[in-house]
Amino acid sequence: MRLEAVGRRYGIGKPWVLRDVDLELRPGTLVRIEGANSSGKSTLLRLLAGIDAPSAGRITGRPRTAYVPERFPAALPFTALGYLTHLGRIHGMRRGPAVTAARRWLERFGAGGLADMPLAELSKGGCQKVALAQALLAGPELLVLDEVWTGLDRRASAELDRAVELIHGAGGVAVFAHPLAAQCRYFVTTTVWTCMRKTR
Ligand SMILES: Nc1ncnc2c1ncn2[C@@H]1O[C@H](COP(=O)(O)OP(=O)(O)OP(=O)(O)O)[C@@H](O)[C@H]1O
Repeated sequence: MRLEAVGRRYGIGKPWVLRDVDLELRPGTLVRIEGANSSGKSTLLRLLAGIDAPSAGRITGRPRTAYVPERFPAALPFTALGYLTHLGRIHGMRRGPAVTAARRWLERFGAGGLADMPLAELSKGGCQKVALAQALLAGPELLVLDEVWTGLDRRASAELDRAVELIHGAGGVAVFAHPLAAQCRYFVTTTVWTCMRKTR
């Protein structure tokens, strides 16, 4: 996947949040995004995930992508299991395997007991686990994580580490913003902050 001269601003005449970002994500890469508050980390992650479009430049070669936002929009009329099953179906899974995979991911994050709870009633941590499960359900080639380790319990955090390592080992790409750089155990293979500094 390649970003060429990518820029993003939120309205014509508004200041550029990102400008002239060139980045190549090769298979088997882990990328940690660093940057000060409001430097544009989430903006860049949304562009990588494909849920937002650049105002300038171009992005090519996006693989099968999954995204976990900093805040999961939980006000949806589903139970956790119902939501995950629907997403599995959207990804082309049959209903039975989708239910099985959804339950398995909830269990792995220590959230098996949340399966039948309405999303709107989940705690912040519960929502985060459902958000991670939805991202990992269909085996993404590119996993985009926006500050998701913060607040995760030890078990879920270790499970997420394992999932990232598996994607990496299979030649996939994980890109994540991680505010606690000193605690981050991954090697930084590309630092995007150098690109971001161009925006100031
Ligand atoms: N949808 C939006 N509409 C208008 N401005 C936005 C929007 N999203 C982000 N911004 C602005 O873009 C700038 C960068 O925001 P962004 O959330 O990408 O930064 P960040 O580095 O992730 O910040 P933080 O570390 O605080 O999470 C900020 O000034 C923010 O107000």
